[in-house]
Amino acid sequence: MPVIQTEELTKRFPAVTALDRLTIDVEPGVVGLVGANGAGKSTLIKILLGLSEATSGQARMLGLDVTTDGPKIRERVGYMPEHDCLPGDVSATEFVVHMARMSGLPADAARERTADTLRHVGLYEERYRPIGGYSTGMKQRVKLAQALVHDPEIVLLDEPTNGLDPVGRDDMLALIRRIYTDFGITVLVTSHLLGELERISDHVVVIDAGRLLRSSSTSEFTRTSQFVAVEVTAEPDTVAGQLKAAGLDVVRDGHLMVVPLEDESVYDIVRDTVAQVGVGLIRLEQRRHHIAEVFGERGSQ
Ligand SMILES: Nc1ncnc2c1ncn2[C@@H]1O[C@H](COP(=O)(O)OP(=O)(O)OP(=O)(O)O)[C@@H](O)[C@H]1O
Repeated sequence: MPVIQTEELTKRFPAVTALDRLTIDVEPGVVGLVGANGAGKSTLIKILLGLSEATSGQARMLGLDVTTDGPKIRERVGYMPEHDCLPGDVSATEFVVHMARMSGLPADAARERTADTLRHVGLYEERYRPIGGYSTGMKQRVKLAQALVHDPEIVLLDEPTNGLDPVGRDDMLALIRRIYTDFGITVLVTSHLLGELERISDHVVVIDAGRLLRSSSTSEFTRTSQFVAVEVTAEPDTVAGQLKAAGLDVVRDGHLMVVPLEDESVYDIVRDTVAQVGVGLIRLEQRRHHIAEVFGERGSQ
């Protein structure tokens, strides 16, 4: 059974549509939710947690409706927010025990689970020091610990590698993978870096401007996702618009346009579109198949 399901989920703010008829099914495992900044990742997480109301459409977690079953969902779900939200003057132990109690654990169980969880995230030695003196990586681990302490069935991790250096990033990614491998807790993890999610996810969901670009298993993704890079002499915006109108999922990457190569007809569509707009074609070439290509992250991983 899918653990997270959305159907035609839409969230409109006055100036922007953050989610646009998003339909996804998430099975147990590590699921990467990828999109550029502003793609709608945090909005989706907030709706799933009942912190924000959808404009239309449906969302369910663990089979429960997010609009009517909020309290039941929150008992069974952990959440690691994106931004720093930790009190600086208490220790990791005090804070995580408090969060465990908030989730309904009795005092003894809360202390026991806190010690176990802080050990798991690698903060055991420093657990009595005030959080204010922690490094960014340590703070991210405290946020992760409070999301896990009540032994949830799913955790939603919003940009957990934000602000970390390459070593800290690798450690955090390994930790996230183990949440599912060691404890069977399903993980929905967001990032704007596709390459890092490719490494740890069983399944990847890509969204762009609130729309679903792709949802498939990571192995399927890396095997089949081939892209064509298109470069034109002028008017790239017009060409991109026309390619989209022709049904292609164009993603802009600086002066390039990257188009999934669904089949050979893509070449014909690009050639005809460029001719119609009346500009020259500098480049039309097939790219390697890393999911990072979707948002042009080459060289950043
Ligand atoms: N409370 C709000 N009021 C108005 N617009 C909002 C609000 N929250 C988000 N948005 C807009 O909705 C869009 C999606 O934002 P969201 O935070 O979900 O993106 P994201 O993929 O999580 O990106 P980031 O990694 O930058 O947080 C953005 O254009 C954002 O400006």
